Formats: sequence, structure tokens, C-alpha cells
Amino acid sequence: MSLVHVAVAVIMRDNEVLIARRPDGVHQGGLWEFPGGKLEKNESVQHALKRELKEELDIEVDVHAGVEPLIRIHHDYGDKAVLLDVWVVSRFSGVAKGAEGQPIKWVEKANLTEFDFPAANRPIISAIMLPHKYLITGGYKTNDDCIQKLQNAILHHDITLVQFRHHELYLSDRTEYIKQVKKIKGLCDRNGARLILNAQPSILHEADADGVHLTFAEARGYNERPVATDKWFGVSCHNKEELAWVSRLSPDYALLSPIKETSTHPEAMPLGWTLFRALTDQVAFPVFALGGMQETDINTAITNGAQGIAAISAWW
Ligand SMILES: Nc1nc2c([nH]c(=O)n2[C@H]2C[C@H](O)[C@@H](COP(=O)(O)OP(=O)(O)OP(=O)(O)O)O2)c(=O)[nH]1
Ligand SMILES: [Mg+2]
Repeated sequence: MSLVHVAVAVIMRDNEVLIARRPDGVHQGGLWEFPGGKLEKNESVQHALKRELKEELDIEVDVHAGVEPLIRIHHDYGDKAVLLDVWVVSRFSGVAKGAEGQPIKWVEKANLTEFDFPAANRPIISAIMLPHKYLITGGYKTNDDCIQKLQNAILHHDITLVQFRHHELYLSDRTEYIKQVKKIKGLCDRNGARLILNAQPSILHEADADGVHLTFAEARGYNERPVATDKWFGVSCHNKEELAWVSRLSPDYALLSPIKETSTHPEAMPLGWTLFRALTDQVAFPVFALGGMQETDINTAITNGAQGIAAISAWW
């Protein structure tokens, strides 16, 4: 079966995204979609994006400004295999309308899950909801010190996604751990940040959080996604085999590390961006680059297929 390469646009206006309804009778007809269409012979994806948005919505997009790669998804529908090459379009001119008679709608990012999309689209929605920066908490002296460091990261570095990682406390004193999670969650809630716990999925019955993150070794112990779909579920991976294996758990995202040399794991061989790009292109979920990442790496990460960067020391 030949692969159909599709240019797909996530058109953003403040906190809203434009969706359109596919006509009945076409492939995946009747479902909502992000506007876009098939690349013509010898056409670049950016050119296809510009052409499709003119044809379908009558808007003008400057592909050299206001366009950024979001995610690439290979999906086999059985009757058709597609590569969805998804881009965020944050600047355009003209007023978007359903130029081919299709219904269109501007939808709040957070409400996208209420619409029926083709099966391949689920990771697009995760990618839209996830930010470019993911803070993993580092060491701290006292509980207050932890809150102070986190508050500093949230306020000064615009952090909206936080992973609380403290295995020792989680394993040694669950009551104290849950107490600390409660304080952290309060701080996150007040600042519009989401909190993910580096702990077993059962922690979600004991503590209030937005999701769970597992090491690859922990994830290995499950046969199916161990977390409800209304919570975030992520896994740490280090190579192609691990990424391929965790696909069966349908994670919402993965961390892939180490991209560069890092002081926390000096013995690990860095993957580098070329390999990072090749590995993430094979999986249908957003991947954050981890290991030696600094704020200045974000654009390089995105250009190489990442959702963004994850880091401890850059912000902690
Ligand atoms: N545009 C778009 N296509 C999607 C999405 N999700 C998804 O699985 N697809 C699939 C459905 C189709 O098989 C293919 C896109 O084809 P299309 O029908 O939009 O192509 P096109 O605009 O060039 O249409 P046409 O000229 O063939 O009528 O990708 C999505 O969110 N947006
Ligand atoms: Mg189309």
C-alpha cells in the first residue's frame, strides 16, 4: 500500500483551534478534521499547506513566518496508510470560511476532546494541549524549599507542565509524599500548571494530580495503558526499542534521553538530534527531548520533531 502524505494545519487564534467537518462519503467522512490535504507530486509540505488552506478556507499563510512543525503521525487505516505532517499555523490573513461548503468551528483547545476525529488524530490533540517546556523537579532541602524552587520556575520560566519526581520519599514515607503532592498541586492549580507524578498509577487514587509518569522498566510491567484517558500518561525511553515497545500502552507522550551530555548521567551516550529526529518520526505520540536541555534548545528540538524540551537544571 502506498503512503499518502498529508499536510495538516492546526490553525490557532488565541486559545482556539479551527476544525472542519469532512464531507460524508469521503475517506473518514463525517468526522471533524484539521484542515489540509494530500501533497501533489513533487510538492513540498509547506507549499501543500499554503495551497490547501487557500482552497479549503480562503486564507493566506506565509510559510516563512507563523508556521511551526507540531508532529508527524504514520497511521494505517487498513484501506489507506497516511503520514499526517502536522503544522501549527499561528498567523494568516483573511477570514477563514468553509470555502468548499464544509462546516467549520473555532474550538477552545481544552474542548477538542469533545469532537469525533479520525483515529489517527488523537496524538495531534495531545500535542496541541502539551506545552514546549516540561519541568522535572530536582533535589531540595526542605518541603518549603521545594515549593520555593517550583514557584520560581513557574513564575520566572513560564512553566505549565510539572513532573514531581522524588522516588525516595514516594517509597519511604507515603503519607509525607502525599502531603507534599497536595501543596505542589495547589501551587500548580493557582498558576494554571498541570502536575504529573513520577509514581505508580495507583497513586492517582490517593493523591490529586493530572497524570502519571513511569520509567521504561516500570512501564514494562503493563500490557495496556494503566492510566485513564482523562489523565496524562508518559514514559521515559532511551532508544528505538523502548519507544516501539511503549507504543502498545498508548502513552500521551514520551521523554527521550539523553540528547546531550548531562551531569546527572555522565556515563550515558548522547543520542544527538539526527537520531532523535529519526526515532521520534517512527512513533505516533509527542516526544520531549531530555538530557542537557536549555531554553535555547527549544527551537532546535521542535525543528527535529520534538514536542519540546524537558529539563531539571535549566529551570530548577
Ligand atoms: N486534512 C486532514 N486529513 C486527515 C486528518 N486526519 C486523518 O486521518 N486524515 C486523513 C483523511 C484522508 O485520508 C487524508 C487527507 O485527505 P484529504 O481528503 O483531506 O485530501 P485533500 O484535501 O487533498 O482532498 P481531495 O483533493 O482528495 O478531495 O488524511 C485531519 O485531521 N485532517
Ligand atoms: Mg482536505
